[in-house]
Amino acid sequence: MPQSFPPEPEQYDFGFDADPMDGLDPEDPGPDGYTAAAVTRSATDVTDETDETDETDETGLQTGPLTATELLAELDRWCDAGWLRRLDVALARWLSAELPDAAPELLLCAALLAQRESRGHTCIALDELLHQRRPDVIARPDDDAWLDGPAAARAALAATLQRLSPDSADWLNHLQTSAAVDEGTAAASGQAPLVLENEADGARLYLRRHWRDEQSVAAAVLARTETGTPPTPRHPRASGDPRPQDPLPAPPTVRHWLDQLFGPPAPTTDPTAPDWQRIACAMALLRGQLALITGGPGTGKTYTVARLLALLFALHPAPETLRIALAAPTGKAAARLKQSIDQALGQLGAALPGVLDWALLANRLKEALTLHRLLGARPDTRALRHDARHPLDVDLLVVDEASMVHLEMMAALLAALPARARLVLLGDKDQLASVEAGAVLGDLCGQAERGQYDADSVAWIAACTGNTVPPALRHVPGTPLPALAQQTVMLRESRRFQGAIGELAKAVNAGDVRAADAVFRRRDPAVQRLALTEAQALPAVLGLALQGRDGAPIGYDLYLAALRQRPPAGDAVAHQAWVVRVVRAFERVRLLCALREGDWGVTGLNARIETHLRSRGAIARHGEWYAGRPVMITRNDAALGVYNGDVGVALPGVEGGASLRVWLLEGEGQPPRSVMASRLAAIETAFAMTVHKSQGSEFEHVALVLPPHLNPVLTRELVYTGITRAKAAFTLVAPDPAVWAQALQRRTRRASGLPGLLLSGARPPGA
Ligand SMILES: Nc1ncnc2c1ncn2[C@@H]1O[C@H](COP(=O)(O)OP(=O)(O)OP(=O)(O)O)[C@@H](O)[C@H]1O
Repeated sequence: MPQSFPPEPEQYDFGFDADPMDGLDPEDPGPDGYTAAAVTRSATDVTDETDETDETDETGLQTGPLTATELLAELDRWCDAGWLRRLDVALARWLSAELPDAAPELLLCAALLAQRESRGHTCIALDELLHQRRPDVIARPDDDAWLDGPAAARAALAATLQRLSPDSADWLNHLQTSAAVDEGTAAASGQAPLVLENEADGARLYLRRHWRDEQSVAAAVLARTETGTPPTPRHPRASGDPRPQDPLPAPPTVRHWLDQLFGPPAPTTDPTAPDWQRIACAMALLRGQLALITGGPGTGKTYTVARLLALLFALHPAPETLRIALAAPTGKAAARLKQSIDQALGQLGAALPGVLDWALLANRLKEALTLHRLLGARPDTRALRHDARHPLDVDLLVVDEASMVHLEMMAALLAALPARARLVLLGDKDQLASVEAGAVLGDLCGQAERGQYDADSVAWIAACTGNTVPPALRHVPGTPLPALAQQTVMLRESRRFQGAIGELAKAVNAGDVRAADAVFRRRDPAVQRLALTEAQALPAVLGLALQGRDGAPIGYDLYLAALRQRPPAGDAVAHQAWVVRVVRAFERVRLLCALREGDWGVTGLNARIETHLRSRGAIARHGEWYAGRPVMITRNDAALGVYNGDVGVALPGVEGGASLRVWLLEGEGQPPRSVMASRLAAIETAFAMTVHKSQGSEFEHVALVLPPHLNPVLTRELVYTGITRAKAAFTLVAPDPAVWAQALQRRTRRASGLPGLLLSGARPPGA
């Protein structure tokens, strides 16, 4: 048995462009370096042992203890059944080849860990795995299945677990004694592919990369709280430069500015309700290095942050030197952030001329970047230009749509941010977590609803805003204080969704099926459910996509009409205006699917729409491309400047001709950008897209298509995210009401050690 594993080579890197939900290529190197080559090697290395302990019960099922060889064969069967990916089994086989006496318990953990990782979990909890042993275990509605399959998959896992040790201490021992697993202080310096955390709340097994990222996010976040104690520093601090103690402005000054920037409260506002927007600004000042502002759609996160920028600018001793960066996970979200902030500052400048140097503030705001660009992703390497040794040159960084930031990205961002810089994270903690592993914003904002403001914060809020924090949201002295409570403000009132869409989103977020159904029954034109049988639904989706529906006549026909109004070749001005019109018309509506594959998924619906458009003569395909093809980029390409999630439309250039370019809209007032269609390798047609991919985008009309059968991806968060993409109209297509109801009952629970690590930084009672 090797005593240690080789150092983690570069190819083991999980690139930021990796997109596990989209299905990994089995031939690609996996998360921690196991490859198809490793599978082949291990398959030939593992000899066909005769099983001395073979036992069967009266039904012929194997009942004796399982050997490693049998376990691997079982994993292959699960793979053949589609319950595991080949890559998952490859990790187990690679470990078995490297460590021929590896216990089957370890190999099973490894395969399941890889599989769970592809579902966004950063680790597996041993207790939860062993709980799957009971064959009678009834899946809780919020239980994410361990194998990608029906009841038979659950039964197969239970049967396999029954043939392994029943004692969790044995499992722990197998992991702790394996050269493939590092634990405790050895984890920071070791090179084993897996890391075990055995804490009071249970044992968790990680792929090394996720463990490292989780540790560094927790350490960096806690270092940014005034009161938090960083966890045992198994990793160096995010960035070494000293933190300044910015003198706090006097509360009357803060109040003066907040009163100016927010103006008098609207007459409709309840004067006794706290104004969380002002409170968010006041708390961001008080807890300088980290502010978490969370809230549902339209609660005014951007409205608030624009005022926070103005406030910080007004109070800064040398505002002309302030370096402000704006960023978001996708290009579209970044452009939207910049546009909203520019608009808000423009309105403020018009309302408050001369109180601030608005032009200088606008000048300090550079374009909003994707996080990839901000951190300096480069075409030929996964190393980023900015890291702890080459920190970002910023004093204040605002990141929007933070729920989409995955663990690895958050770790990279925090590492590259100078300790003295302020970080403001904006996002909706209830939205779907990132496609990639981690649910960082959800973990950081885990206690947001409860407030837990301590006496200092309550006094500061009162002095700066005149607001009284309700007793229920104050910290009770003598109880532990969550580490990030003073850093977090939740905006609680939606300013955009006062109507049916807002009510539906609220009911869904609460998992209240009856309240959600009541909204549909009201027959508000903004929210409708198409009552269709399974057979009727798919043809109806086509009509819905093209023409919209009664009360919401917004469909792709509008974009097809714009497409037909092509200007004469050579007129550059008219061409640019046409491109913008076509892309904007396309962006008004979107079919959102829960699934990728199949008739009810993205691929099936896109094919259905394309076939129909072709039969109508609306598009003329040349291979996969045609003028008007809407596409979504599915992999970052820094060289081309396109990023995962960007959407554009393929159109001819100004001179016409057959060659197509994909045109992407930039911010307001900027000319569209284009890339040769033939240079884009990772794209997919975008009439329909997954809810996951729609995060950070909004459309006037959203049609959410749920399949007629329950599927593990159908969760409350998915439905909530889909609904809240709709600005004016939402249509639900869910042929089986039971599927809809069950989806609302299921919550996404991502295994993660981050809440525990943050808890370790909580202020103890009495401190
Ligand atoms: N205090 C307020 N007074 C008046 N209008 C407001 C206020 N807060 C927000 N709004 C308006 O409500 C709308 C939604 O605000 P905003 O876009 O800031 O919300 P958000 O939380 O950033 O939304 P999302 O991230 O979902 O797009 C905007 O039109 C904004 O101008």
